[in-house]
Amino acid sequence: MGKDIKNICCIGAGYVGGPTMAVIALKNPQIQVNIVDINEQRITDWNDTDLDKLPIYEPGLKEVVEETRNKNLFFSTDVDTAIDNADMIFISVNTPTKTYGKGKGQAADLKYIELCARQIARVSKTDKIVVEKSTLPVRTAEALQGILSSTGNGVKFEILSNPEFLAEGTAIDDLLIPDRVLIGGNNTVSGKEAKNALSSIYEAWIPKERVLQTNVWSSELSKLTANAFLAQRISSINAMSVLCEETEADVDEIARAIGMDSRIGPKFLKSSVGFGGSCFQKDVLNLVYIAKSYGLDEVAEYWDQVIKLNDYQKRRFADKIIKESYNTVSGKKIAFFGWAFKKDTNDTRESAAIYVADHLLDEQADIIVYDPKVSEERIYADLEYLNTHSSEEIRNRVKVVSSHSEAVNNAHAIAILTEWDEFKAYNWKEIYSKVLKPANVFDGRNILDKEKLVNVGFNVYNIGK
Ligand SMILES: NC(=O)C1=CN([C@@H]2O[C@H](COP(=O)(O)OP(=O)(O)OC[C@H]3O[C@@H](n4cnc5c(N)ncnc54)[C@H](O)[C@@H]3O)[C@@H](O)[C@H]2O)C=CC1
Ligand SMILES: O=C(O)[C@H]1O[C@H](OP(=O)(O)OP(=O)(O)OC[C@H]2O[C@@H](n3ccc(=O)[nH]c3=O)[C@H](O)[C@@H]2O)[C@H](O)[C@@H](O)[C@@H]1O
Repeated sequence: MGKDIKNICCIGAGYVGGPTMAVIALKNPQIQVNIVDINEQRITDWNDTDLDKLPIYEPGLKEVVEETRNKNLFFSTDVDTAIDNADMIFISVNTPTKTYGKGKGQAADLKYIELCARQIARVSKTDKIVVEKSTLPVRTAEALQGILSSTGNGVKFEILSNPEFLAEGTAIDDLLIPDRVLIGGNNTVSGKEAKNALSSIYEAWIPKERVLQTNVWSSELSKLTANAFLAQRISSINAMSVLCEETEADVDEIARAIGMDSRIGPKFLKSSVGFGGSCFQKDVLNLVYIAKSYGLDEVAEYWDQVIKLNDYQKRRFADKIIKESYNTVSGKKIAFFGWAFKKDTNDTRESAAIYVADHLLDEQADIIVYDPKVSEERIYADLEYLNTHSSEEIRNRVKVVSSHSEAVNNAHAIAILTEWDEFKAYNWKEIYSKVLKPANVFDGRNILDKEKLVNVGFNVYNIGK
């Protein structure tokens, strides 16, 4: 298997495949990078000459795409040709929680991964390095090897695990200056050669000492471990937020105090309405499932608590809105500032806003949503996907508007669901003049200047204060 990689194929043009490959192409102009996907619309959008129409919003992404697209970065639906031409194939397809059968609601659904493996096995005529970029259960490489090595056509595949640690909203910066890159593979001669080949692609812009090589199982399990630890930190600080609300302690002050302990560190201690995003819940649930499948019930229960606490935090926020609205929100207008699961992304997967809205809909609230980057249809689709309220009811009760000032007209309450910077800069005096009184703001992200808002006349409810 040659060290010199000239042609890369990435299967899956999503939040990971798109930005990751764009940066690899940018830093390795000698390599042709083909990103392929079965979703035709997505590929059309990636190829749109209007760079504001790219399917993913990430600060800095369009500049990288502009510099590389149609030079050494190509987007296409022709999966077979891209596989055939590639020396190295990244699999970056989705691995959602299973919604059916064994492991439903917990295990990762690996059907898309398996389809990719079968397609690679069927199409390949030359030896290839196959890279797991998707987040996968530990020992998936074994299954891939099983599929790829049973073609009988003499083609050799070396499987690597190279999990991605980027966070949405900062994907380009995370890719340009990663804390580390992790490459797992076999410790055979060809395995080491493959790891070095992948390492050299990253070494085009990342210091060699930050590219870590491990065995394939450690690499697969490190990714689940990293997400579980990160999610656990949020659930830990959110657990303290509940206690703060009972005791007049302030969760932000606690975060600062403990974060200065260098053993704990200051990051990922922001208490919130609950974590969202496509991965934390999915990956922790997957870890719970894996632990259970090895009969490790105590381990499974330990990690399951991270999810339970997060569900509790979302529910608690909705309950607080109801309680402070004289115990009923029926027919009342609740203005939502933000729908995305965090700022600087248009991604709404598992966003806390969806669950808070759903709970308020149970209580017949009217919800007016403003988010700077999320479309009306996305918001309806998120609520419809839950299958708890009819499409008709959702469209009657939930309105999506294109400015914050439209959202607040005659609102009974304002709820901050996403920490978009622009919310802090609004003219809160003007907002006060438009809402019904008493004027209640529920700051689910602790981003607003409480003193200023109280001086304007608002009642401000925080998390953990
Ligand atoms: N979203 C994120 O920030 C991160 C995600 N990950 C992991 O990366 C993986 C991908 O995640 P996303 O990019 O967010 O998913 P995504 O859903 O945005 O993209 C996956 C793409 O794969 C395509 N696809 C599925 N099966 C295919 C097939 N057989 N052939 C061609 N294309 C196919 C889908 O059409 C879709 O466009 C997941 O395992 C996720 O856990 C890891 C780190 C960060
Ligand atoms: O595997 C993945 O998909 C990725 O998951 C997360 O990235 P992401 O979900 O994009 O964004 P985060 O910044 O981690 O935020 C996740 C959620 O936690 C919330 N959060 C984050 C930090 C914090 O202190 N408090 C808090 O409530 C955010 O608002 C958001 O809803 C990890 O940070 C990435 O390293 C990982 O690659």
